[in-house]
Amino acid sequence: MPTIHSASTYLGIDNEDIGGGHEQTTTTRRYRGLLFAPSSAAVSRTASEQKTVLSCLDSLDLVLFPETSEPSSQLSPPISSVSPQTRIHVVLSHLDLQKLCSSNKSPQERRQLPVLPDGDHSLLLLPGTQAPSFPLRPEPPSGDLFPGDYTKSSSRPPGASPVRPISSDGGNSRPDPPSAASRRLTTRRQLTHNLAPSLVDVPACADNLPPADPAPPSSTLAPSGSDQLPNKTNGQTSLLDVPEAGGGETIFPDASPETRISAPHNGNLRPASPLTHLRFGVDDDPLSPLPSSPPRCRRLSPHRAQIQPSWSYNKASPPQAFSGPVIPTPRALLQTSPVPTMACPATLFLRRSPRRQFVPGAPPIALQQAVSARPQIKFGSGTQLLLSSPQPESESIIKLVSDLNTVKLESDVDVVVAPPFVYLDFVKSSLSERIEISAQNTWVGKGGAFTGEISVEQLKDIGCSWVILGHSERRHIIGEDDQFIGKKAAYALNEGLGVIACIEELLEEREAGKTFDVCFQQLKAYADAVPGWEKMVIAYEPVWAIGTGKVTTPEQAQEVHVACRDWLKKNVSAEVASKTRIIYGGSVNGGNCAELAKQEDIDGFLVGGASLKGPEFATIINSVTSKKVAA
Ligand SMILES: O=C[C@H](O)COP(=O)(O)O
Repeated sequence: MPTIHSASTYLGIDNEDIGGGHEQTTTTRRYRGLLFAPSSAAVSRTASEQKTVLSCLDSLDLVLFPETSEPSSQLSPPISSVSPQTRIHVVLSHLDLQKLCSSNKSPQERRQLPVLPDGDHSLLLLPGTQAPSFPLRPEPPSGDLFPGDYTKSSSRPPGASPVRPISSDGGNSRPDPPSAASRRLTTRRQLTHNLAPSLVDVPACADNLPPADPAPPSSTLAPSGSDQLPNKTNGQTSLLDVPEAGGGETIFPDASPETRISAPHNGNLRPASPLTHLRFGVDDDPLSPLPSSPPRCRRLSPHRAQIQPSWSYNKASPPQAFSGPVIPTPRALLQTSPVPTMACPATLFLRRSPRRQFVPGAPPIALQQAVSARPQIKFGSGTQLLLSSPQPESESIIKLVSDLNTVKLESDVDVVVAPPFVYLDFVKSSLSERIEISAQNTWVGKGGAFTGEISVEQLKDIGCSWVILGHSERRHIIGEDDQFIGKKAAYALNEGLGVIACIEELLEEREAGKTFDVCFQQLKAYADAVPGWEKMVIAYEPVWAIGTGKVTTPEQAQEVHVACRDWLKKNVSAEVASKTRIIYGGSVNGGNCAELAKQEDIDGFLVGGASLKGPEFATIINSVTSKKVAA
């Protein structure tokens, strides 16, 4: 039994889903159809932009072009450019088409809209829309046009009679009055796919929609019921009537994929029936769950959602909701509303192409990794620590983990990887146990109701053994101060985590000769707060060297490292000064790591970008040298 989707699942709205930039492919990921808003459909796009949009459209089952206040020939990209595989529904108003056909455009332009690519296409007319009463081409091929069908009749049912164009002057004269036949837009095709179209009213959302314009003078209306559609069967295509008035629900238990439902229409301006919503869809498709917050979509229930129209109609036809709840039954459901405020679809003609599989791609990965070297206790003073913390955009987390697992690590090197929170668990479970994991931040105290924060307890719960604190981005972008960071370090250490405690000076501070003062002040904040130094690693990362390619010279780095060690000796203890690993971070790479590692007080690295390249990262890891601990 076919599964059924709601229209809101099926359709994206272009403004949100194909607008540009990184969102350009959202439609193809989340939806199978796309509704072009006039503001976007009529916009001028560069050739490159059109190419991108077309590549998105090509993967869709359905594209809806709306009516616009501008000549639809300005639709961009041109409809004729869309792949024949894409089911195209053209939503155009009578006025729009009239304007198009009567304007002084080249024959090619005039043909643009009616001439769709070969293939199965269909026509969807929405409120304010009706079949044109004039030919769509100056010289339509005889027998090749049907009322309301703007496409070539490539699949006309056997026995169906071609309809003679009402006007044959190319639409340059005043069009003849629309005929009942043209308004009915009876289907001329056999629907072949498994979509059971339906019309459903949702009175609850009527108050969410703009009020209708006053009813037009009766003289402008066709006689009520003049285009009532009788129940009838045309080959395998059923045609069902919508009750003209009143609320309630009409169920068509025999509706099938070949069913077509049409609402009564009161002439060419306003439907008689106060249908407010148009719905169709298929349900229970695990591949396409209802979006939690579809663009401009209002969730009515777990299986019902409503999309507000993003196009506008002429004043005589107020906007209506175009919504798509799930109809989890094979029967079509039609309901009219007692609220006579909304225009209704004149005709709904839906089809569905074979389902495409939605295969979510691997998410973009931002993995921060840290590697540290194991303290060399046997040397008495020498420890190594190698840390890396990049934020890659393009590397896959799987590849990164795989690369790390293949790096041959020397036995005296501690390696710590610090991915973003959301990847911690995966990385922990994927990495060799030889490599530890670190968080990039943590909450300042015991966990509780601190929405959005990650507690030390939670980190420990997933096997995280380190946390980076005081990174320059936390200080200078997020605004954490020395004392706050010190408290974090204290809590993490008390709970058994290791702390990679960053210290760093800004460029202006270095240029003002304040490097030592800034670093000592930050060291003091740690020293004032932490209960011990056994699991503390100091990471000196001059802000001006992070991610800039401006690495400090080995001598500059050594100068700060030895000064910090001296500060620890004077202000904490000689033992702490000797045993505490002080690592360097800031544009470390495979080319400069060896010289930096030779410095007596550089015990390892905190590596960003270079750690994303497996071989280079291995070089950095193995460049770290053990240092002796003072007796
Ligand atoms: O978090 C990363 C470190 O701050 C260093 O980054 P980097 O090696 O890209 O300069």
